[in-house]
Amino acid sequence: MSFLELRNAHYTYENGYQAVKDVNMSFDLGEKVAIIGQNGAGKTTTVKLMNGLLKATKGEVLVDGQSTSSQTTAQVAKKVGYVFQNPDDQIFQSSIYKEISFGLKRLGLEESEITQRVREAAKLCGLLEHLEEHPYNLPYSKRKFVTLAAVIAMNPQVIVLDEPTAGQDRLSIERLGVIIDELAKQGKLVITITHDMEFVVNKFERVIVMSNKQVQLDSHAREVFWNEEVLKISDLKQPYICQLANQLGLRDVLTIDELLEEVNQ
Ligand SMILES: Nc1ncnc2c1ncn2[C@@H]1O[C@H](COP(=O)(O)OP(=O)(O)OP(=O)(O)O)[C@@H](O)[C@H]1O
Repeated sequence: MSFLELRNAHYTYENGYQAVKDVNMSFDLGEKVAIIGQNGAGKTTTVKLMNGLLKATKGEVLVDGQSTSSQTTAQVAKKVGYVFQNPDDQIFQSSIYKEISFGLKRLGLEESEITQRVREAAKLCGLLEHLEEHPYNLPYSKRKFVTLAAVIAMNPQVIVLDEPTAGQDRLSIERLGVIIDELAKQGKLVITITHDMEFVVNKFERVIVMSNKQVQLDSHAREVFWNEEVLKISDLKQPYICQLANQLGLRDVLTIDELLEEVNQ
């Protein structure tokens, strides 16, 4: 059985707007998965169903075999950590140490364990030398790493990232890639919503395309980025390398190495 499953999940907001319709997805621990799609496709609503912030209005969401509907948001969030798109929706403490340690203190952990977990998460996220600073002394891009570190320190089995590359420079995006790889290596399931097709093609093999409240395709990045029909329906563009290959009359290319190999043949 998969660790995380959405079974015919629907979600209708209180104002009557249906944002997610009959979504089926299943994920195993250790996977890295990207969810892509235009604004309003239902991506954020879907991941909020995963971590119990929202409960399916029809269908079922199962985490570790248990339906989220029979659990509190706090219980689900222990297993599925969610890093908000905007760090300022999450940050509320006066130092980075306090921000990362907040959830750990609420778990009632020993001070030594809290310090160790904070330092490990801060190290992975490049924040070790900033622990005593006020989060708002750091630029937006670094504040995004503060919220990521706070979730990592809680050690959930699943980490969901909502638009992690938005507002990040190239080096930060590289760091993000390293962090995602490390988390997956540790056996965590990492699910990322993103509009950044270059990031997807560089970092994720499994890609889920959502449009119009539903899943259009759940497949390997190669199948997704060379499926003209799905890209058209979902109003998505190919990554640059695929666009270049297309212009050269080539197909199914996903990396620069593959492109060079094709060109040199
Ligand atoms: N609290 C809410 N009440 C009513 N409608 C909402 C609410 N939150 C989101 N929606 C609507 O649900 C639809 C899907 O939103 P959602 O945020 O899930 O899409 P998304 O694919 O994540 O888009 P984006 O990339 O813009 O975040 C949108 O049309 C949005 O306006």
